[in-house]
Amino acid sequence: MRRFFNSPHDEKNEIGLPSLEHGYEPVGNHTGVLEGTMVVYEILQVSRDEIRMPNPNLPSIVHNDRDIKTFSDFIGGSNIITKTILSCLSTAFGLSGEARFENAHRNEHKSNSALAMMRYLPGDPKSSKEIGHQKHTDIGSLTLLFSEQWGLQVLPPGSDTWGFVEPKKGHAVVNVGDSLRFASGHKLFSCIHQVVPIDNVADRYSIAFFLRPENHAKFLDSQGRWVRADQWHDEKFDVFKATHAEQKLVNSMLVGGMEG
Ligand SMILES: O=C(O)CCC(=O)C(=O)O
Ligand SMILES: [Fe+2]
Repeated sequence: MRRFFNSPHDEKNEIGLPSLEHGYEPVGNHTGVLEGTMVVYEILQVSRDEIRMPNPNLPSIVHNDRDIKTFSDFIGGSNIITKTILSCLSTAFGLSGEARFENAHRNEHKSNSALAMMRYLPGDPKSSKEIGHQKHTDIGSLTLLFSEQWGLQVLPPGSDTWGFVEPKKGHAVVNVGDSLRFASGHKLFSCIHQVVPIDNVADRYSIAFFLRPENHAKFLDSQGRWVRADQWHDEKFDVFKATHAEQKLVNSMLVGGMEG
């Protein structure tokens, strides 16, 4: 990751962002935590569908057998872990057959599932206008999140106080996202979270695997509409990119209909 992010901009940006869940995005593409700010993270995403291609479209700096195997193994392993969790949840919900959550996440069906590698630039929350990762819920079903550094905060349901999530070696954070909330008939809660700068010296690195449903899966969203999984994904990405003023109008979408 360090090797990639420390490379020159043009090399990182060689393929740009061919789709919302695959490619490179430089700092400043999304709205930040404070009013009028933009986030200061850059992100390399590798889509689960793309990495299965014989010659995946990747920037040359990571287009080699070793890096492709690392991405592929990580995505494959994370896919198994998140689908195993889904299967346990289906059993806990007493679901059977097609209604089981994992059955809307079949491997051979196209989805927006992706690996995301993020680097946050350091920033002082008191003086910097460009900090963190705005409050949101994740789009997909489950997120497997790894970071060895502080910065992630969650807003527990019904609470107005943010709490830090302690980074623990050998542990991952698992977030429920909007798609699983909707698929569970809104019984599971999407986790409202954000990232704030902790110190103004070190870069912060995090890695996420976003398990998202098959593109054709349908569910009742927070506004009572029947939406396809890929439609919810694309619409919510537009919200991530909106300005704070615009976001107020669509705030409920940003947090998947959860209050906060
Ligand atoms: O960097 C993190 O710890 C969280 C990132 C995140 O919430 C996201 O990419 O959806
Ligand atoms: Fe997130």
